[in-house]
Amino acid sequence: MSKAAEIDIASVSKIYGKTTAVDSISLKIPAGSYCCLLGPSGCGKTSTLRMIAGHESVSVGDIVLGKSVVTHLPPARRGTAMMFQSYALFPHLDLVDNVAFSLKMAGIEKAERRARALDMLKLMQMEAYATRKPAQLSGGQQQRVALARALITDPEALLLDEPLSALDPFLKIRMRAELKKLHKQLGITFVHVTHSQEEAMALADIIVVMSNGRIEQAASPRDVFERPATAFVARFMGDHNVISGKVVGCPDGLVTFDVVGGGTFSASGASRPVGADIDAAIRTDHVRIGESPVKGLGFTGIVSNLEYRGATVKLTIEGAGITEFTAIITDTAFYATPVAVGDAVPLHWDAQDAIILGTPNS
Ligand SMILES: Nc1ncnc2c1ncn2[C@@H]1O[C@H](COP(=O)(O)OP(=O)(O)OP(=O)(O)O)[C@@H](O)[C@H]1O
Repeated sequence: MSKAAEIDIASVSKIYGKTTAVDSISLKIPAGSYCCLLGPSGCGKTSTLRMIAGHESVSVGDIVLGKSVVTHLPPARRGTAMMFQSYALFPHLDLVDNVAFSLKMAGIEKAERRARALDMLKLMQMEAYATRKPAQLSGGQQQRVALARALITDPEALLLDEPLSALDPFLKIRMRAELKKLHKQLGITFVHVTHSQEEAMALADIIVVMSNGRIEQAASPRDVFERPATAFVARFMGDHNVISGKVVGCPDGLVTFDVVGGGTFSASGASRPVGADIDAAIRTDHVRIGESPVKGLGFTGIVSNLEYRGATVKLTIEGAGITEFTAIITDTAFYATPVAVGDAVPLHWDAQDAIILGTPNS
């Protein structure tokens, strides 16, 4: 198996009655990539996946797989395979018959379909369990069978709806590694729906962050984390402070803005009109404490909470019109000059660590 298809989602919307679940999104998922659709509950990621699979009709727009427009094709004729969140295994069938099911539907004779199902079970290292029923398996084993069942159709793209959500935390991490390995081995396009930013960061070549039926950003995990496009992405990915203000000027390639009732800050980014409302993101782990702040690139605030995390310490600070500013510093830096709740601490950061965020789709 080495065929992989690009998936082109062209101005696609999904409208259920009065709800627009997916709002005119366009996205090209390169052939052979691992793409994670990431976002909070209700953002439209499952609807998007189901439209790619053909389990949900497309209200507006087109889905193109490789060179074929598949918008109106039934799931079995698209060249995609879907693994459902609940695995949806048939309880009364043994593993071979579960895996062979779609071949049976396709009219393939028994000996061939059983042989192919056994090959798939082998690929997933489950051949020793071939005669068991799904209830006689652990969660991780059931997942492997569900994967074998999806892959037996030799798809160009594998679609995974929250594939790890039913597993305990330990198994989740193990199966995450197995999915990554399987993706490499098969070389086909994977599209994986998740609400876990950690899972998406660990697996994806491309993370598509969705909110309210729209795409906020589609980029590599590193780009999404280092250069979040919008305040939503910065907040959702975590580890960023988002501060909001009004632009007062754009000197020297920096945008200077006032936080309402608070300080004046500067951040890197394209110039914006004076008076515009903007958001800026500052990485929590790039904040330093203890040195006097450079104008616009720090402030002195009061520590409102401290959390010891082992290798790092998380400080929550209030000041300059910002109610909850987070600084994550190494335990070494913290214990060199410890501070306590109620202390005033000077914070600062470098200009390149404060970035101006865009509005959605800007
Ligand atoms: N069959 C349906 N009929 C009506 N509304 C629906 C239907 N399916 C989904 N919706 C609505 O569409 C929106 C997007 O749902 P969708 O399941 O795509 O989101 P999601 O991001 O996958 O959420 P979750 O992580 O909770 O599964 C939600 O507001 C949801 O209530």
